[in-house]
Amino acid sequence: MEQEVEVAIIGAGSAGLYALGQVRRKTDRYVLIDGGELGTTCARVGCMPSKALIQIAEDFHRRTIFPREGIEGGDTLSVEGPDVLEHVQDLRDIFVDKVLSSSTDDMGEKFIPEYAQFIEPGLLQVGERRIRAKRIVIASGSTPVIPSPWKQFGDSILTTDEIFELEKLPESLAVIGLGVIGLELGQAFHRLGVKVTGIDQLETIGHIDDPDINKTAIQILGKEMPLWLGQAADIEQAADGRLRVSAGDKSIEVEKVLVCIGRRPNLENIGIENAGVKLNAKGIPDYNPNTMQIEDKPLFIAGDVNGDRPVLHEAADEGRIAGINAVAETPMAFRRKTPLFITFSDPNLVLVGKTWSQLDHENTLISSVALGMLGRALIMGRNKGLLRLYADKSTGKLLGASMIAPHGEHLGHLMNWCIEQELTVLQMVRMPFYHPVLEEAIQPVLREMIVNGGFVKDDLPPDLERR
Ligand SMILES: Cc1cc2nc3c(=O)[nH]c(=O)nc-3n(C[C@H](O)[C@H](O)[C@H](O)COP(=O)(O)OP(=O)(O)OC[C@H]3O[C@@H](n4cnc5c(N)ncnc54)[C@H](O)[C@@H]3O)c2cc1C
Ligand SMILES: NC(=O)c1ccc[n+]([C@@H]2O[C@H](COP(=O)([O-])OP(=O)(O)OC[C@H]3O[C@@H](n4cnc5c(N)ncnc54)[C@H](O)[C@@H]3O)[C@@H](O)[C@H]2O)c1
Repeated sequence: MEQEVEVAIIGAGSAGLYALGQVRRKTDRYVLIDGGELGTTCARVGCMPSKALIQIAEDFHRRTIFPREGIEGGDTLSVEGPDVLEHVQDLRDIFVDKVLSSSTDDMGEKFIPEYAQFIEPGLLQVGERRIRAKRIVIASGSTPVIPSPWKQFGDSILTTDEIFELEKLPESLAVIGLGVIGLELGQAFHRLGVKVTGIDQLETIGHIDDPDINKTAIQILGKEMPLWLGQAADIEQAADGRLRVSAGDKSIEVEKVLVCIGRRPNLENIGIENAGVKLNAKGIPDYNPNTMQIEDKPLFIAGDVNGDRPVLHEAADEGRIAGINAVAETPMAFRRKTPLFITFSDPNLVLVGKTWSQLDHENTLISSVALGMLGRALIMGRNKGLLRLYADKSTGKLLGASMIAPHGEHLGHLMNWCIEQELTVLQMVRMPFYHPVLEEAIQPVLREMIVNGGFVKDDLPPDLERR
């Protein structure tokens, strides 16, 4: 059986569902295809269950500051692992149900619960049937990478596809890969009483390329749990079902290993080789990030599958752009937003706008502040971190920020929105800063940049603007 449609969307994850929202405004001749578990990676095994676990871990960790604040009895608190995991699963189920009830649940035959594979350009095999589509949106997401030799260790090896299904906390856990997932989940499990060892082949963690921020992050996070950096990890079977994990001359026996060494785009399983496109050196079709169109074909690629900005708000934007263009006469180009990446470790790691390695250092002003003496952070018992801003030397416009900071998620948004508005450091310092708030950390950095950049010519305070 062959069915003809205007648009086929491969993948009912976040990018696919956002594309669907745009496509269905213009045509009812579409299908959404997904043969995997529904509910989106974000809600099922990603953003949401990870943040639920982190919240519980932070709440429990807070007891370590109680004695300093004069609160007694903190040491009698304990974690009931199965209850913690059940609470995470309950929250996860709420988020998944919310997605399903507003998407695939009531789509009837327009939703096909099968995997799609290209047979030839424009033609998909979907279970028993064939779908011929004038335009196709590829939004098939990504899958955790596990090196083949590690697959023999079965259930002892976990990825984020399995870890939220656990019924009890492991006694010990090696976390291989200290990118975003490794730092977030490694710290959370450690704070819940699991003996965690973090390992990364690089000397940097969480994609932080600013050397001072990276050094500070390693110092702060490494005080809580051991971080083995600079050597790739290897795994061997040990006695009693345990695993021996080694990196360089270090080695440890653990109950479980969390492998978080990146995610691979789901392109092979959609038969991309039959889609009539060329793959670039990264194994991804060349596409325009402003239209999401692949070459000049009636094909659009959105979300984690293109490997570019694998975070939720970008998957949403890319899905919308792909959806709009899949039903447009000619593709429209959209401005992409200033990059923002947050690792929800405590303190948060945040990258905004241009990163260290993207800067033209000759023409960039760089100033930073250590957060040890920041009033509000001290009161919160969270006075650890380093915040650094980058601005253009000639115009004074903010270019980027990098930080390890308490509640850095909010400071990161603030800095991102300043870049979006093309604000200069002088305009920024003239905004109100309430007292005592974490945002006050930014003031001395801005003032230093204003002086170093020579942006005020008189001896009046730069914070005040003459009428
Ligand atoms: C542990 C973890 C924590 C995260 N935390 C955050 C966070 O805090 N903030 C943030 O912004 N981002 C976070 N992310 C990233 C975010 O979840 C992703 O960027 C986002 O979910 C990607 O959406 P997507 O639509 O591209 O992919 P997905 O939601 O994975 O959707 C892809 C869909 O395609 C389907 N599919 C695959 N192959 C086929 C095929 N051949 N035919 C049909 N269907 C197919 C799959 O079944 C799947 O349903 C996290 C990710 C992980 C793993
Ligand atoms: N807060 C968020 O926005 C959030 C949270 C979690 C995940 N995510 C998304 O999920 C994606 C995948 O996350 P991830 O943490 O799996 O990947 P990642 O790319 O962030 O980090 C992988 C790390 O593994 C290391 N590595 C690779 N092979 C290794 C080996 N053999 N031994 C030791 N280290 C090794 C790499 O050096 C790298 O630091 C991220 O790109 C991110 O966008 C986002």
